Amino acid sequence: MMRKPVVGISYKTYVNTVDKATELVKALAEVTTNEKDVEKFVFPSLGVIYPVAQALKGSEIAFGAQNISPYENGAYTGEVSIESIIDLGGTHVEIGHAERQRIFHETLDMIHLKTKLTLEKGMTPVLCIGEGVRLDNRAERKQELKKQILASFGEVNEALIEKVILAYEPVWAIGKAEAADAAYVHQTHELIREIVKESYSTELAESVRIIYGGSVSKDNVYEITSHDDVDGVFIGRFGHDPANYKQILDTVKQVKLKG
Ligand SMILES: O=C[C@H](O)COP(=O)(O)O
Repeated sequence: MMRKPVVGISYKTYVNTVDKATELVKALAEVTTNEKDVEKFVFPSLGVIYPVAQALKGSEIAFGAQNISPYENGAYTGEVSIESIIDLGGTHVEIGHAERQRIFHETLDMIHLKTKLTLEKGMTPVLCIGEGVRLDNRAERKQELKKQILASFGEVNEALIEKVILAYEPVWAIGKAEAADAAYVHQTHELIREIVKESYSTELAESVRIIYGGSVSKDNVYEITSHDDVDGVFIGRFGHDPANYKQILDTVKQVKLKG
């Protein structure tokens, strides 16, 4: 089955002013004019999501939130509601990033509620999964990822899950000079597809997009994406420069759409 390749980028909390954030996304929009073959999304720093939404209007780049409240609305001081993201025209929601789990103590229960809410609202969750330390033992790695996947979806209906993008981010490879080595990434993507097949269905396993994140750069993206089970990448720091972003995007197109 042909799965649409994906290139996402998160600005985490690196680019936080209106001028800088809009300048950056406009530059990304410029280098992706008329590019329709790859699904592209940006997660701006939450405080500048409104101007970024405005700046991306009419572009080929989707946007969304790096995090949302697990509850739609109500007495939840300090949270950002999915209602606002929808109202702004957002389509994607990042859920369960390693930094949210480690620094902000986000639990699998929270991740489940956010995933469920996002799917019920018809949006695309970019659900982050990944082991904390390198696990060379295949079975151990599979067990850990399976636990995270099953807990995140819980009782959510398989028909809804189809929309998800699974972002495999080995925690030990985030924010580093180098990504996880390609062989390890490829093997893990195979494992994740196996988990989806065994836990849900062959159909879902064949249609779900699984992307890799963790120190992706223009130099390692070719090798990382050179495997059928890798549907794209989730970029952090090395995509801040629009020229690098463009090179990463072009490489993904070259690798994934060559046929
Ligand atoms: O959200 C993106 C990932 O955490 C990767 O970030 P990084 O490329 O800066 O390691």
